Amino acid sequence: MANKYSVILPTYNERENLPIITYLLAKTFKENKLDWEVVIVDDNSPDGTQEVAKQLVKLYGEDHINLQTRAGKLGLGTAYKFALDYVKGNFVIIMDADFSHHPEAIPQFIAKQKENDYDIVTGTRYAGNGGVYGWNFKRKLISRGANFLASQLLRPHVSDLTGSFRLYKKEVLAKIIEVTQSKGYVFQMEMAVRARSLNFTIAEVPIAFVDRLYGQSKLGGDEIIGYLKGLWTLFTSV
Ligand SMILES: Nc1nc2c(ncn2[C@@H]2O[C@H](COP(=O)(O)OP(=O)(O)O[C@H]3O[C@H](CO)[C@@H](O)[C@H](O)[C@@H]3O)[C@@H](O)[C@H]2O)c(=O)[nH]1
Repeated sequence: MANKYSVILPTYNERENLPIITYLLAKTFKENKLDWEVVIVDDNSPDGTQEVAKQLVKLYGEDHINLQTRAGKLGLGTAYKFALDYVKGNFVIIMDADFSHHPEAIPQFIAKQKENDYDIVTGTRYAGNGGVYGWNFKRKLISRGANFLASQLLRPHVSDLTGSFRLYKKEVLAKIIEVTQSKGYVFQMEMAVRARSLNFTIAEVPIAFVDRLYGQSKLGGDEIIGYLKGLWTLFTSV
C-alpha cells in the first residue's frame, strides 16, 4: 500500500496564512508525487478562518482538505488529539499554520524517516544548520530557556523539545497521545518525553523556523505557566 501523508493544521486566527500554507503544501506533495490530505482544526476563530478554510475545501476538494471545527479555543494539544480521529494517512505531519514551518522541509522529513524506518522525525531549530529567524530577544530567550530547563531536568534525546514540526507514523502518534495529558503548548515536550518512555525511535532534521507571516503568536503567560507545571510533572513522574 502506498503511503499517505496527513498534515494536521491547528488554526486560531490564521485567515491570512491558511491559503498560502495550503498552496505550498499542495505544491510540495504534488511535485513529490505523494498522496496527501490536510486536516484543519479550527477553534471558532473570530477572524473568519473557517470561511477561508471552506473556500479551500472547494478549491482542493474534500479528499485533500478536511475542515474540522470546535466551539472555542480549547488548546493546541487537544487540537492534535481531536484531529487524529479524522486522519486517513498512515503518516501524520504536525506543523504550525502560520508559515513558521515551511512545507519545503517535508520531503527531507520523509527521506529521513525512510533511512531507518524511524517512528518519529522531529524538526530541530537547535542543532546542525537549524535556526530561528525573526523573533525578538525576549521570545528567543523564552524558547531557549524552556529547552534549557527541560534539558537539565529531563535528559532529552532530542535537541528541540518544544518544536512542533514533526512527522509520526500514525499508530505511533495514537499510542503517544493516549498517554499524554497536556492541553496547551507543553504538549510538544510531553509527546517527545513519552515517545522516549515508550521506546519509539526518533530522528532529527534541522529546520529554519521563521516568525509567523501574518497575525500574532498565541503564546501568553498562561502557556508559560502551563509549560513550567508540565515540566515539573514530567520531572517527578517519568
Ligand atoms: N485549533 C487551535 N489552534 C491553536 C491554538 N493555539 C494555537 N494554535 C495554532 O497553533 C499554531 C502555533 O501557534 P502560535 O501561537 O503561532 O505559536 P508560536 O508562538 O509561533 O510557536 C512556538 O510555540 C509553539 C508551541 O510549542 C510551537 O508549536 C512552535 O513551533 C513555536 O515554537 C498556529 O497554527 C496557531 O493558529 C488553539 O487553542 N487551538
